[in-house]
Amino acid sequence: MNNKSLDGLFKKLLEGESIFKNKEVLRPSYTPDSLLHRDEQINNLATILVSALRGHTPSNILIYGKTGTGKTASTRHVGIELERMSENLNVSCSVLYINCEVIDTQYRLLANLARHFGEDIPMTGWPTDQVFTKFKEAVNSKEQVVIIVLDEIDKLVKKGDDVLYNLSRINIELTRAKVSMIGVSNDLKFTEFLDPRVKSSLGEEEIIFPPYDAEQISDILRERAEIAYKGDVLDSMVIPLCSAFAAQEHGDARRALDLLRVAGELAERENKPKVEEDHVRSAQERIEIDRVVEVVRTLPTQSKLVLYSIILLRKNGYHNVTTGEVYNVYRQLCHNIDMDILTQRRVTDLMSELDMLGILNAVVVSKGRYGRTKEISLSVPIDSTLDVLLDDYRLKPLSGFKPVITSQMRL
Ligand SMILES: Nc1ncnc2c1ncn2[C@@H]1O[C@H](COP(=O)(O)OP(=O)(O)OP(=O)(O)O)[C@@H](O)[C@H]1O
Repeated sequence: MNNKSLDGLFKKLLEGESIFKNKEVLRPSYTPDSLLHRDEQINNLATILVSALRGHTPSNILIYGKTGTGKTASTRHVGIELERMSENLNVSCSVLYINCEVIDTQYRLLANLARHFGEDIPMTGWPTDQVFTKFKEAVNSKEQVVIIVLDEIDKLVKKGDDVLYNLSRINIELTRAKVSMIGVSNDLKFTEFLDPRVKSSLGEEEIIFPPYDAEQISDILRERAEIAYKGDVLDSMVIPLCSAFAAQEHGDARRALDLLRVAGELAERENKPKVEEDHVRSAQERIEIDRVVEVVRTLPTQSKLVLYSIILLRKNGYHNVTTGEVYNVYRQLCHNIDMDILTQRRVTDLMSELDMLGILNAVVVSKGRYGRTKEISLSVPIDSTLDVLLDDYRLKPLSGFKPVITSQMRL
């Protein structure tokens, strides 16, 4: 392309008027000013944390709820208000927010906390105890209340709970400062892996964030659409449909906001002046494909082989397949690329995991006197899943593989 033809490139794209007023407010990074339908949870949090403003140690709190139920947004909101109020009252109180998915080791967590109080800690190399001591000294250098929010705390616990044990006992050794913790998680069962002492200390108070229903999601979307879109560009069915889809998906506000944004982007790409119902349906499909692609890409190779076996069966006309049929094809695949062949039992476990991830659907069916078996069907779009699987260099040689399918007894 020469310069001349490039001249008009952006001009043409800019000519179409945007239907968005401010698209950024639909992104997950945006923190809304008000949080609808979360008064009870926000009040509970505030009631516990108010002790900090009196110079006392607030109880530790565990916050549970499925993804997209406003846990992070509400906790941040209360944290900001608490800090603002403490400034007004001249009380030293700070809320430190840590995302344990990013900061996922004990060392990095402690180093991060210590650095917040001005300590110079190297990225690696010190014994963890030494970093903890530095943090303790730094916090205790003045009278203050420090609240540590550990978002996605389950990710940290997977690597051991020593740090939580130490933090939960830290107040015994502090003379001037007071520390409390808020753990946030969407995994309701993660405390099962905790040392009982940590479990009871961390869970002094528990706050549950229930899923939103379709009505509540509609309210959230309407408020956000007001600032995100220009007036009158949303067809009347757009918000109800986004809410219905998101409510099916366990009441996830993040998914609803994504749908509302992607639907608008699709309308804009088609140069349409309005977002229609169809754009929401296409957005739903696209988001689902993106999710699947992400999940499939990160599967272990053996699971990918199991999934590829099911897809090959499907391509050969088998829609509901049995574990035995899958195992048969799986063995041929492993043999072909020289991979270890797992036992049928193990392969069945891998299929249960794929079921939990929403990639396939397994139902137990009775085969009369032949006992029971699982019937497996795919819950994901075949072509995009296949592309991701064959993107893996270990599976690439299996592209176009023709399995020998032995017809088993089918009722
Ligand atoms: N009550 C609400 N009012 C307005 N926006 C909300 C509300 N609840 C959630 N949101 C929005 O939905 C998105 C997801 O919320 P948030 O990150 O707080 O969920 P979460 O429960 O922490 O999810 P996860 O467990 O996946 O981290 C954010 O963009 C947030 O702004």
